[in-house]
Amino acid sequence: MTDLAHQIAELSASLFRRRLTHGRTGNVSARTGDGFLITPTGGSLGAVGELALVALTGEHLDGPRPSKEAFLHAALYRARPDAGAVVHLHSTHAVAVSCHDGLDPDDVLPPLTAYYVMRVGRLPLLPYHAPGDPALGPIAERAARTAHALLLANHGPIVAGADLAAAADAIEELEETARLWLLLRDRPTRPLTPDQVRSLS
Ligand SMILES: O=C(O)[C@@H](O)C(=O)COP(=O)(O)O
Ligand SMILES: [Zn+2]
Repeated sequence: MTDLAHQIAELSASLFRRRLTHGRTGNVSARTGDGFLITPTGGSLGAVGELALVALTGEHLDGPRPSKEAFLHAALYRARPDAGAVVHLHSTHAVAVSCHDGLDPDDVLPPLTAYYVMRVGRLPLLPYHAPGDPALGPIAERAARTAHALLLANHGPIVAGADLAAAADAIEELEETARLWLLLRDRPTRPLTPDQVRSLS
């Protein structure tokens, strides 16, 4: 196993152990010279073995059958040349938020904390598509040009980062902020002001 493949397996196992995704859900990838390495379809992130190599076009180049969301990972890499890794999870609180009615599709969660603003920022909601539906590719690619974290309606988050650690940091912060938002829903809350948000970027 290459060093990068080892890092993907380690991160996947850590996310699974901490119940940030469950069963056979979620997928993790990291950019290589000629595309990206991605977890195979139908496996548990708790036990990642061989990885698939996929081109930025979404074409399967080598290894086991890639995640059915490889086309989405490819869309994020194309939209964000600085992205070195992409993580998709079914983390409970973010999925719960993705099922809410009346969300702002341009930015789902308010800026509750500075850390959320620094790690996630804006969070667009993408319309529901069945898992693996390639019709979501162009929609995700457009949205990812201006946001590195996206929430798939009635599904879960997908986040790009400079590397695996940055993508993991961001998706974990998204999950914790979704949890806070759900905890605070029945109470008057005071998010950061636009000035406070601006001062962090
Ligand atoms: O929700 C789904 O089915 C996929 O988005 C998913 O999380 C796991 O699919 P694979 O990566 O193809 O196993
Ligand atoms: Zn999924």
